[in-house]
Amino acid sequence: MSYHSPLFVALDTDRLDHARALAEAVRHHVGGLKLGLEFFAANGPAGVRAMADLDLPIFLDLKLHDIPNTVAKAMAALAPLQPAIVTVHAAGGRAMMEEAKAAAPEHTRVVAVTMLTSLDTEDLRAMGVGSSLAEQVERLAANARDAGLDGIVCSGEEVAMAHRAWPKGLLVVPGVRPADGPVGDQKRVVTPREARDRGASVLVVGRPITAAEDPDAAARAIAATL
Ligand SMILES: O=c1ccn([C@@H]2O[C@H](COP(=O)(O)O)[C@@H](O)[C@H]2O)c(=O)[nH]1
Repeated sequence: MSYHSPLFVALDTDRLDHARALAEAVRHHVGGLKLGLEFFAANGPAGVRAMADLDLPIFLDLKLHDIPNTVAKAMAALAPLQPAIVTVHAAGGRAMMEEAKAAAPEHTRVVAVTMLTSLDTEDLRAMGVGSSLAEQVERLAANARDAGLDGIVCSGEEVAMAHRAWPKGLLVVPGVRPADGPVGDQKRVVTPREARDRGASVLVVGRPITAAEDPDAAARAIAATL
C-alpha cells in the first residue's frame, strides 16, 4: 500500500491544538502525520485519536526499544489506535523485532530505526562501532528484514543502498532539508528530491514545515519538488 504523498509531516509539539492546527494547514500537501515522543508523552492515546479524526495515516514514531516482552506488550497496547506505521529500534535485536511485528495489528507497518540521522561517524566510534555508517545501516536493515519487519528508517545517505538490498521495504527517511535550509541537530541530511530519487518511500519533514512562518506554503513548496 502506498500513501497519497510520500511526504509525512513530523508534528513535534506537546500541544494538541497546535498539532491539529498545523495538520489542518498542511493536510492537502502531505500523505500522513508523524507523531513522536514529545506529542505522545504529553497527549497519550487520546491525543492520537484526536489526530486520527483528520483522516490521514498516522505514523507513531515511538522508537520502541526494550526487551522483547516489554516491546510486544507496548505494541499490543497501541493496537487499538490502528497506526499506519510504528517504529522500533533495530538495536533491540531480532527477537524484539519479531515480537513487535507479531503483536502489531495486521495493517500496521512496523519499521526499524537503524542509525539516527542525528549521528555521524564520530558518534558511531564513540559507541565502539568500528564499521562505517553505511555498513552498520546495511547490517541492521538485514536484521529487520530477517525479523519480518516492513522496512527501516535510515538517512538519505544510505537509502539508495537500502533500496537495492530491500526493494520492497518501506524506506523512511528523516533528516530531510530543503537546499540551504538550517539543519539543526541533524547530521546526515539530503533534500526531499534527493531522498525521493534515491528510493525513499516516506520522507519525514518536521521543522522546515512546522517552524516556517507559513507552514502551508512550506509544505506546498516541498511537495512541488517531489
Ligand atoms: O533517525 C531518525 C529517526 C527519526 N527522526 C524523527 O524525524 C523527525 C525529524 O524532524 P525535523 O524537524 O525535520 O528534523 C523528528 O520527529 C525525529 O524524531 C529523525 O529525525 N531521525
